[in-house]
Parts: sequence; C-alpha cells; structure tokens
Amino acid sequence: MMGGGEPYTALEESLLSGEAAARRQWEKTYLDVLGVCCSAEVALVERLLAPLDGVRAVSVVVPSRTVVVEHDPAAVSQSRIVKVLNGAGLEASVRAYGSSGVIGRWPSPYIVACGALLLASSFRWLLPPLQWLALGAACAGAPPMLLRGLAAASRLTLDINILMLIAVAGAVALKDYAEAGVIVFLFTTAEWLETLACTKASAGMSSLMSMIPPKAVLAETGEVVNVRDIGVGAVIAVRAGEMVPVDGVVVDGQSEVDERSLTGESYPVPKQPQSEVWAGTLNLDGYIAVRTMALAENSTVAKMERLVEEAQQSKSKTQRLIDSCARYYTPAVVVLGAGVALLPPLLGARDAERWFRLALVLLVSACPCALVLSTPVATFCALLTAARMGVLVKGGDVLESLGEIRAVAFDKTGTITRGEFSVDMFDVVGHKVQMSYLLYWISSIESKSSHPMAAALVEYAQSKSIEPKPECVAQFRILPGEGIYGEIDGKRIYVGNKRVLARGSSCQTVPERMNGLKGVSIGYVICDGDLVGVFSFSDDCRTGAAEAIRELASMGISSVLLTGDSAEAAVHAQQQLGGALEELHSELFPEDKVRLVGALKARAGPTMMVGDGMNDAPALATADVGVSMGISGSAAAMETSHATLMSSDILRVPEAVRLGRRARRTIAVNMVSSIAAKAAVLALAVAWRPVLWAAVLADVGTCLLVVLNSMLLLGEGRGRRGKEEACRATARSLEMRRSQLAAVSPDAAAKSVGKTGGDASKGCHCCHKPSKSPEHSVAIDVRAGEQRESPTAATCAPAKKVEVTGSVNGPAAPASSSGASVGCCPRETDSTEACKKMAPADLVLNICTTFGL
Ligand SMILES: Nc1ncnc2c1ncn2[C@@H]1O[C@H](COP(=O)(O)OP(=O)(O)OP(=O)(O)O)[C@@H](O)[C@H]1O
Ligand SMILES: [Mg+2]
Ligand SMILES: [Zn+2]
Repeated sequence: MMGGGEPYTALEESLLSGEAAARRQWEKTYLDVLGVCCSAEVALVERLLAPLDGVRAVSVVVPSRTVVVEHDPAAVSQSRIVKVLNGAGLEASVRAYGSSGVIGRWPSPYIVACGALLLASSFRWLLPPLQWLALGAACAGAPPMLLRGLAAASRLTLDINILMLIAVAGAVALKDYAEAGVIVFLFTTAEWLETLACTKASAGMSSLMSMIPPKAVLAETGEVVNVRDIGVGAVIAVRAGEMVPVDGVVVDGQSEVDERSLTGESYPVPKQPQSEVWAGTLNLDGYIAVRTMALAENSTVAKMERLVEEAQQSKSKTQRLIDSCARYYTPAVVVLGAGVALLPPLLGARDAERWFRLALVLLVSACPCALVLSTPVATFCALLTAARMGVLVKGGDVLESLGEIRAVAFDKTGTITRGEFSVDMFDVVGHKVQMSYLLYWISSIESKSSHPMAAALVEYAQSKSIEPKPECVAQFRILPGEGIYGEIDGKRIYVGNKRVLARGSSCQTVPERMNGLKGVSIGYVICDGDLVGVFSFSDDCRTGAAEAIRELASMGISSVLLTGDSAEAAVHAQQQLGGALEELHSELFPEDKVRLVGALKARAGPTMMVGDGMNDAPALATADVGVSMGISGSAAAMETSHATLMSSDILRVPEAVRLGRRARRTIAVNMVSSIAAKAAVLALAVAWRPVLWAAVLADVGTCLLVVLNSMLLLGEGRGRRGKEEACRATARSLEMRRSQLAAVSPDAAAKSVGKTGGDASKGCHCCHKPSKSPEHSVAIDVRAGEQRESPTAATCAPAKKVEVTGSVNGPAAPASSSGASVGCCPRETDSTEACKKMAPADLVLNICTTFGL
C-alpha cells in the first residue's frame, strides 16, 4: 500500500521481535468514518492509528469516508481502532461485509437539537430572553466539532473545526448569539448533507470491493471453506446464480457467466472446460467445477480493489499543487487575520468591532476545504466510473493525462485485430521433411510460446491429429520481432517471419508463390539451415476498432499503427478499418515501437499507446498513457501499463479519453467556483459589511457543491449507452457463439453465418437500421472461412496520409472512404452533445436522487 505506511520489508519483519512478527496475520478492516470531511482529517486519522502496535497500513478515502486499516487482529482489535477514532470525535464504525457503506440517513441528535433551539430562539422579538436559546443551540451542536478540533489541536494540526470554533467564539464574544448558533447549525448540517452525498460514492466503492463471496464449496467433498483458505489447484463447485470465488479454469460443466464486474459489459459469456473464469463474476446458469489458479488475495478482482485504493493514495499533479499551497496559505491567513483584528485598533481606528468581524470572516474564508476537495472527489468518482466501465486506471495522474491525449498508437495483433489467427495455408518446401514431422516439431516448439500465432499453429497441428510434445523441446528461445527457436529430435528449428529466414538459412530467396499473397502474415520454418516450410495466417479486426478510431479522430486525436508484423498485414488491417488510421509502421522491433512513440510524443503532444503483447511493454511505459488490453493479455503489458482495458472492447479507449476530459473540466470548475465564492464573500465584507454566517455558508456551500458536481462523473457514459450498448453486446455474444460453433462444427457455423449474413444485408437485428457496415458482414464471412473480401467502399478516398514504413510489395493500397463503414449502431455524437448541455439539470437531478426526493 502506498502513502499511508509502507508494508514491512522482510528485513524489518525479522527485526521485529522474532516470533511475534512471524505469527502476524494481517487483516483488512473497512471503517465508515463520518467525521472525515476534509484532507485535514486524513492527517489526523493517520496520526491516531499509525502509532498503534499491530497496525501496518492506514489509507483514508475521503470521498467515500472510508478508512482502510491493515492490522493484526491479535495485537489490535477492530473495536480498539474504532474506540481510538471515536475518542477524537470521528464517528467511526466497522463496515459490515458486503454492506453498502455509510447509511446514516438521519441527522445526528446534535444537529436536531441545534436546529430546534435555533428555531425557538428566532421568536426572541416576542420574548427577548429567548435569545439565550441561540447560545444553547451553538452549545448543543458543537460537541462533535469540539472533539475533533481538540484532537487536531493536540496534534498541532489546524483544521476546519478549529477555524469554525474560532468563528463561533468570536460571535459569542461579540454577544451575537444568533450568529454563533447559525454558524454551528450551517456547518453541522452541511457536513451531514455531504455525508449523504458521499453514500453514493461509497456504495460504488463497496460494490467493487465486496464482490467476492466469503465462502466456497469444494467440489469433491462438498465442504464449505473460507475463500482465504483455498490453495492453488483446488477444485471448487460454483452453482448457477453464484459468484465465482477465485480465478481459475473450468474443469467440468458448462455455463454462461456475466463478467460485468470486471469488464463493464453485461452479456453472458459461454464457459466450458478449459475456459478461464474470474473471481467476482456471476455464474448465470448451469454448474461448473473450477480449478483455482490463484489465491483469493491474488485474484484479478482483488488486484483491482487494491489499485482503486492505491489510486486514491497517489496524488495527482493538481492535488499536489493545492497541497503544497495549502501548507503555506493556512498559517499565512491566521497571521493575516490576527493582523486585521489587532493592527487597525492599535493604530487608532475607531470601529474596532468591524475589524474584528472582518478578521473572523477572513479566517472562515481561509478554510481551503472546498479547494482541497475539488480534485480528490472528482478523481475518485472518475476512477470509479472508469472501473465500472471496465477500464482500470492506475491513479489520478493517469486520469489527468488521459484528458490531454492528442495521439494514439495502436499495436496491431491482439489490439486492433482479435489475435485469433487461422492458418490459411501450410506447405512443405523441398523434399527434406515430411508434413507430419514438420507439424510435430513446430507445434511442440510453438506450444512453449504465448504469441497468438503460436496458438493457431498448435491448433492447426491438432486438427491434423498431431499432438505437440513441449517436453521434448530444448533450448527454447524467443527472438523478439522475429519468431522463435527451439531444438527437437536433434534438429535446430526456427519459426518466424522474413528476418528468421535471413538469420537461420543460407537460402534467402522467398519462394516464388509467396509473392502473390497479399494481406496476410507469412511464416517460415527453417530446419538446420534449410527452408523446409511456409505457412500463412490471417487475423481480423475487432468489431468496433474502426468506430473507435473514427471517434478518436472526431475528438481531434490522430491514430497510428505500430506492428511487428509484415507491411502486408498492416495494409490489410488498414483496409478492413476503411482507412481510418493515419500512419502505418510495420516490421518493428520492440525498441522501434519505443522510438516511434517518443517521436509521436514530440510531434503530436501527449500520446497514448494501446497494446497487449510482451513486445509492447517498453512502448507502453514510454507513452504518456500506456493502455494494456484485456485481463487475458500479457502480464508484462498489464504491469507496465498505466491503464488496463478489462474487456477487449476497444471502444473503451475513446470513452476513457472522454472521461479524462470530463474529469479535468470538473476539477477546473470545482477550483474556480471554490475560489470565486471566497473572493465574493471577502469582497462583500470589505465593501459592505462583514457577515459571518454568509462566510460560513459560502464555505460549506461550496464544499457541498464541489462534491455534488464531482458526482456527476459517476453517471458519465450511462445514459448515452444503454440501448446501443445492449445492441453491440448481443451482436458480440452472437459472434462469440458462432466462433465457438465454428470450432466444433464448421458446417453449422457456416449455416448460422448465412442466416445472420442475410440479416445484416437487411439491417441490424436489434435497432433495425439498414446496416451499412461492411465491417460487420466481412468479419462474419472470414470467420466461416468463406471467400474473403476487403470492405473497400465504392466511394473514393479522401486525401489522407498513409505512410508505410518497412518494405511493401507494390504500392500501398488506397485508403477507402472512412465515412463508408458506419456501424449498425452509430454512437450518437449528437446525444453526447445533448448530455453536456444538460449538465445543470443533471446537477439538480443528482441532488434530488442523492437526497431521495
Ligand atoms: N511464436 C511465433 N511463431 C511464429 N512467428 C512468430 C512468433 N513470434 C513472433 N513471430 C513472428 O515475428 C513477428 C513479429 O512478432 P511481434 O511479437 O514483434 O509482433 P506481433 O505481435 O506479431 O505484432 P504486433 O506488434 O502488432 O502485436 C510476427 O509477426 C511473426 O511473424
Ligand atoms: Mg503484439
Ligand atoms: Zn471549508
């Protein structure tokens, strides 16, 4: 965990009184702490808990008023922690497992008493002694403020509670009891309202946090065990309607699983033996037995939780700026306030009371809480929204960078394309080896590689009833950007592209017939220095890839393709995309990708790189925002990236950029309005009359507005999606089933394709618009192994720069009109505009729903 305290290193652990340390069992407790309202209290919470023995890490999530404590229950119990926090008036309680966090709907008795007394005191014009009730109101509402203020003061921190108490004391000193009562009432009520507003945020957070069921059933014995106690390799039973408790592989049964919690897309994903399933996803129908692949604490969803928590801790650029200013600015204003109160009377000014009031107004206005809240609350809400739509963003910094992106570099294999290759052609060259041997060698070596092409080759061999034997392979090596090498049966074998041909064989001429092939990746097999086999692959673009690139273009973001594959394959992808990409770069080594991303950064500005493979990791790290594809993508890419798309839906890329932009705008609005409100109050005080309650209202009011405005980000992307989302989802799940069907029986798939193909020509099956999307039908045709046709439209191309680096056979194919392939459900850009315009109405709506009106 970052920020709140570092985990013990092994060394420190051993330095701890040996035995005790060894027996330590860390556990995480989630606490609802209603008293946390400002960043000032974060320091307080940390100072309170960190010194306790047995507490390893403390993290405070301000927007959802959650404190996460990692502690050893044997050394310090949950109730002890709660007691310590409540001792400082922080109103802490342990969050029950799976509960939705803060529930306090009703105002505390202090607020009620304060309000009632204040109301009664307003009749003082009838009965003057009633004015004392206002003093009573101030006293009734003050205890929680007083407790927190004292706790902060005793630790030499200056917080909002102290400032407010000074203001109340000042009002009392001026014998203005009504004002004192109003200040206390406004302050406590605003805090309560803020807590209510935060319920939404914390509900969102716990819906992320507590998806994993606490218990699981062992398949063999039927025994119910704690999820934490399940080891790797155990087989657990998951019945219909249950959550999958641990990441694993299905070993028995068949079912459909809703992976929305991870991918943000809710449609049933079919699972059968060998399919991977993830913790936190919902088994919809059917029984499956799952062999676990990770401990519960290492499951993907647990990693996600940790990331969202950590993202809260890592401060963004804007936030750091505010923090560093706040440090100087609060003491400066206290000094200034004292000066304003004392100097003019000392210099002989007549109106001492006015100056004193002015000083109090200055002090209250000095509270930076709205400004300090303006970034973290917005960041938190945006991160939560991102996570819910299946984009895991690792921190506020990344979110801010997302909003600045001017160029996107896409990897080809597995990012723009599906990464599901099919072998179109496989031929033996020469008479040195037989086909069956060749296939046996290749599939054995390839089964040690994780490249998408490897899977296709292994499958191809298996379809010819040849079983790979990876255990017979020696000296296996990956040659980045080229292919692989391995030794089997005493033969030294290279498999890969043209470069491998140059490396491994003396004959460097490409066989005659290979020159005619266009739009496919070609592979070579070299055995002991001789070319012995050639094969060709094809791979299709993902649905939505063209749409995503066009959407980026409409946002003023240019897209380029970086691939390790051949120029022909790059051009083929560009054709399938309808010429949407601005530049193509092919036959790249990993370091070329890094260089090109750097060049793009220098030329176009902040750059995003989207990739999936091992060879993308350095480029991902170089980009301003590196986005890795999918949970099933390469682990290295996921580690080095700044954000991960949990699903393979590439349309999330423009959506994430849009979210980043919205977040930046929200933060700017928050900051400007919180500064403007203070400035207005100060101007009013100087020009007219210092009104203390107005200053308090401006302070707590802007705090509340900042929170509510930030929460608009929680709804981002919801209304706009809906129907079209459902439409795309069904289309995709149909497609998936079809491809599964194709794997089992190509005939059946072809039939089903024929049917849908017919539909596609008439219109989209769900929105009934005439389908103009060649992308749609082509994808299907290719799947079924029918005649492939490129989706080039009849309209001629707009002048677009298509730059192809690397060698190309023949001139680059003309880019087809990018306007031609409109998906069946175009994303309504107009409705996005409408959404933006609705913001003020949204705010009202948000306030109403938040307070249950
Ligand atoms: N396991 C393998 N089997 C056969 N060929 C391979 C293998 N690994 C790599 N190659 C060859 O090397 C080329 C470059 O591989 P690399 O991993 O750098 O890029 P890629 O993943 O194909 O493309 P992209 O960069 O778009 O993801 C591939 O196009 C392929 O021709
Ligand atoms: Mg790749
Ligand atoms: Zn404040």
